[in-house]
Order: sequence, then C-alpha cells, then structure tokens
Amino acid sequence: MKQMQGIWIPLITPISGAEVDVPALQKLAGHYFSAGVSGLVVCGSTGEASMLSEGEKAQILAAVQDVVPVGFPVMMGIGGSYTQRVAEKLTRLEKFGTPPDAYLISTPAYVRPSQEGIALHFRALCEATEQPIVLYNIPARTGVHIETSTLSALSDCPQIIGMKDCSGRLEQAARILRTSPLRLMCGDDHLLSDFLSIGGHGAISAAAHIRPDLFCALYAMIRQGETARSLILFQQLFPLIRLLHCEPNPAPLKAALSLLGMAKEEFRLPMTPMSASGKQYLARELEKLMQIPAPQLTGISPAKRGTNLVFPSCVVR
Ligand SMILES: O=C(O)C1=N[C@H](C(=O)O)C[C@H](O)C1
Repeated sequence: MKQMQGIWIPLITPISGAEVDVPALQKLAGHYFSAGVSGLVVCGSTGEASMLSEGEKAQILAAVQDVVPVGFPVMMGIGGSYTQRVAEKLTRLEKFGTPPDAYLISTPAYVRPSQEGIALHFRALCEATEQPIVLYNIPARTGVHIETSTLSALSDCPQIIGMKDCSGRLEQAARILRTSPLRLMCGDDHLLSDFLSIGGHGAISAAAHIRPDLFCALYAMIRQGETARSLILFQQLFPLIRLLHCEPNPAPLKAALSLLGMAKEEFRLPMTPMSASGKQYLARELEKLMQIPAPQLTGISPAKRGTNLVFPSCVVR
C-alpha cells in the first residue's frame, strides 16, 4: 500500500437472519468504491468485529477483496488483548488467504496495560507480519491511550505506517504530524474538519457511509485551502454526524442505511437497534443531507486512489 490518505469507509457488516450477509456487503463495497473513497476497512468497530468469529472475519475480507479492483486498498481491523493470540490471528489469516493491504490494530482492551506494555504488544505484532500496520488509538473503547512517547518507542518498526486517532486530542495529533513521519487518520467524525485542517492525512469515517461524495468533497476543499466552502459543507454534515454517534455506533448508522434501503437493521447482541425517538431525528436530518447537491467533481483515476497523490480522490470545482 502506498501512502495512506483521503476518506476511508470502515464498512458495516450487514447481518441477515443472524448470518453475515455477504452479497449485501459486496454491494456496499462496490458502492463505496464507485463513490470515490480512497479505501475500505473491514472488521473495524463499525463492522461489529467483536461479534464476529475469526472464520467470518476471514470470509468478510475475502468477499470485499473479490469485488474491488486490484490496487484498491482494503484494511482489516484486528483486536484482542492477549498479545500472543493476536499474533497467531495474523499468522493464521496470512496462511489461508490473501492478507489485507494493512492491519488496523487497536490497543489491548480491558487489560489497561502500561505504555511499555502497549509498545511491546505492537512490537510483537510487527514480528508476526510483514504487512503494514496502522495503530488504532481508541481509548473510549479500550481504556488506554497511545502516548506520543510510545509512538517514538516504536519508530524503528517499519511496518507501522500510521495511526487512526479516536482520542479527541487534537493537540497531540498536531504534535505527531509535526514530529513524525506517520500517516494520521481521523476517527472522530465530529473533529473531521479540524483534524484535516491541522494537516491530518485523512479519515476512517463511519459517518462517511452516508453521502461519501460530500466527505470526499470536504477533504478536497480543505486540502485545496477552500476554507469557507469547507466550513459551510461541514456545518451541513455536522448534525447527521452527531446523530450517528449519539447512540452506540453502528446502531444509528445501520438505521440510516436501512432508511436509504442499503442495509438491514440487524445486530448481534449486545448491540441493539437505535431507539425509536433517535430514529425520528435521524430520518429528518438524513432527508436534509440527501438533498444537498452532489459537488462537481473531476475524478482522479480510480487506480490512483488511496495513494500518494498530492490531492485526494476527488477534486471539487
Ligand atoms: O470502525 C471504525 O473504524 C470506526 N469506529 C469508531 C467507533 O465505532 O468508535 C468511529 C469511527 O468513525 C470509525
């Protein structure tokens, strides 16, 4: 995988009759590829990876790889708190299938290890694979934060190419962008505009499942210094972004996609559907967002998306 940037979609996992709905997943993957995003992530938090078996995760990866063109990057979320087992997961995946273009690996959840423990965890995983690794800093879910000093301690690991940051700490993000070669991707949808404005390389955005064209346009505007236009667009996106995260992700997202006829609202426990009152607000905001005209875009060759272009996957005129 070349330099990671632009808008990436952490795909939901469609479920139907308690099983992973592979045809629906492939349809979504094709839809987002055509919409111009720079890459896809399977089995992330939005993909409800905690409620999937290892076999299902491998099947999801293969199903998505099957429908996107070669060269279009697909990343895979990997979790787990016992370092040795996580390393074994990587080895097993690579033994039986085509590996993802990169792994998105979250910090160990529940254990609350020291920063040294976090660094040793990632170092052990770097020894288990030659594939690129994107660190996933999501303290609200795992209970631990990756400090800048830990990134420095890992700077000799060539597999670590970047970090997806859901910590809400913009000041730290700015420092990392100034001092390290890592690619930094925003995972906090409500901070997207700020994150990109301080030089963030892109986003892995659950909210971008809805109107991915507008998220790509926002990215392009910020990269091109069209601040006023980007602010207007972000203000239009913001109410829906908030609603998509006002109940556990991806319940509101699946509700929105179901209103658009793109997915069922089916979950595995302990995930439950969005509340009825939440859905009322969501439906109203969704209707407004769907009416925003598509920005005029000049496409960049799909083959070059997600790579080290100076400008992202779409250019707004
Ligand atoms: O799955 C992801 O990747 C994302 N997960 C975050 C979460 O569910 O907490 C949100 C982010 O937009 C993307």
